[in-house]
This record gives sequence, structure tokens and C-alpha cells, in this order.
Amino acid sequence: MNNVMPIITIRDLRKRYGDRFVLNGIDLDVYPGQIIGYIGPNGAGKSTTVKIMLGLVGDFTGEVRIMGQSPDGEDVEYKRKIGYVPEIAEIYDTLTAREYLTFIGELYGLSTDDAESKAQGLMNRFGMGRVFDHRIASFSKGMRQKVLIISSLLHNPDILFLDEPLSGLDANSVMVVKEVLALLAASGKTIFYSSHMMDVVEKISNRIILLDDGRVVADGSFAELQEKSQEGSLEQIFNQLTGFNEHKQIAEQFVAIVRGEAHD
Ligand SMILES: Nc1ncnc2c1ncn2[C@@H]1O[C@H](COP(=O)(O)OP(=O)(O)OP(=O)(O)O)[C@@H](O)[C@H]1O
Repeated sequence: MNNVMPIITIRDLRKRYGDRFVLNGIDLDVYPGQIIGYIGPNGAGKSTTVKIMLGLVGDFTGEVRIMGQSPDGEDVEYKRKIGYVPEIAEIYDTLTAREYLTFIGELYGLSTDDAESKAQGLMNRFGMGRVFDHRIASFSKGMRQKVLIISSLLHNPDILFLDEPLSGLDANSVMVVKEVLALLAASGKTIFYSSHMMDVVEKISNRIILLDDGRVVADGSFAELQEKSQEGSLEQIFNQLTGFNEHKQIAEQFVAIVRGEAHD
């Protein structure tokens, strides 16, 4: 990796909301072709980091470079080379999939015809050819997620940021998307994959970064993390590194309160 330039560089990234620091000095170099599994407890700062890289959240300190550009700089051209599947998407419900995807493709600089035919092809591959002209409002959760995945890929981006991209997808579709990600990475694309599904992250990532309380607490391949922590699964490594071993007690207390046997 040493003679390849990183496609993403982050140095001492800090971010606070009010007087609360949510990112406490993040350093990262990400290289082309890596599938980064970006994991961490709720509120660890994963989405905040991704949104900073995308230029959606500003007012941070430290340095962030995506393909050499700063997200708060003047040059926004690099954003055409990025695809993004957000955790919570604002999607235009009243449009049909054809209208929405053609519109998004055009925003990324594709011609109407290219955007439309590419969208149609990708919808067909996802088994959604028949609903191409249906309104997105009528789609199930998984169908919407497929539209979002397609919209993030129409312009063949070099970097893909995915926040819980498989949420709502059926088992067959999960297999297809996992394979698509592996093929994209093998062709040199960089994938930043944020998820709580430890089994999937374990399988698809070639590098795992664990964030806790706004800090990187582990960074390496699954095999490297296993060796360091002496744990078997990514779920167990996650428990150990985040200092969590009390799921049984918490569940028992939770149920006791539900049953009216305890109060706090
Ligand atoms: N706009 C905001 N205003 C104030 N606090 C915020 C804002 N956005 C995020 N935070 C706080 O920053 C912290 C990190 O949030 P972030 O969404 O980055 O976490 P996350 O790791 O993506 O969590 P999750 O796994 O739950 O999605 C949280 O404590 C959250 O409350």
C-alpha cells in the first residue's frame, strides 16, 4: 500500500456540538480498493464522520481530504465521484422510480437517456422492472432501499459511502449486493461501509475500523483484530473493545421493569 496514494486522509478530526465533543481526534488513511467496515456503538460518531467527508456537516477542526480536496473547500467537483446511501433518506415519494432515478442521474451529469436506461437495467437486475413506473410512495422498505442503492451507483462513483445499506433487504438481495460491493472494490472502488450487522461487516470488509466515543479504538483486518483480541467473532471483538459484557443483566432488568417488578 505504501506507494499508493490514499484516496481519503483524515488528520486529528474533531467536532463538537455545543460543549460536547463527538469526534475526539480521528486519524485515517483510506486506500483505493478498500472495503472499510466502519463500526461502533450508537452515538460513537460514525455518521458524523461520514457527513463531514461528504461536506454535509461543517465546523470541524483538523484536516479532511477526499481525493485531495477539502469538503469545505471551493472545489466541489470531487463530489461527482462519490456515491452515498444515507441511513435516513429523503426520497421523493411522489415521483416514480423512473422519474426519481433519472433526475438523480442527471444531477450527477448523465444524459437523460443514459440515466434512464441505466436505472431501468439496474431496477431489472433487482427484480423491480415491473414497478419502474410506480410511485416510490407505494414501495416497501426493501424496495426503497434498492432504489437508494441504485441512485448511489448510477454515476459509477469512485468512493461509495454506505450507511446500513442492507437494511430491509431480503436474503437473496443481500447476497447480490454483497457480491456487487466485492466486485466494485476489486475494480478499485473504495467503499466505506457503516453497519451494525457484525456478521456482514466481518465477511465483506477487508479493513475494519471501530469507533468508540469519537475515537478509533481498533483498525485492521478481521484476522488482525481477532489475533489482538483473542476473540472469535466480530461481535465478540466489538463487545470486548467497547467494554461490554452485561447484556444478560441489562435484559433481565429491562424485562423486570416491563413486568412491573422493578422501577429503575
Ligand atoms: N445535529 C446534531 N446536533 C447535536 N448533536 C448531534 C447532532 N448530530 C449528531 N449529534 C450527536 O453526535 C453523536 C454522534 O452521532 P452520530 O450520528 O455520528 O453517531 P453514530 O455512530 O452514527 O450512531 P448510530 O450508530 O446510532 O447511527 C451523538 O451523541 C449525537 O447525539
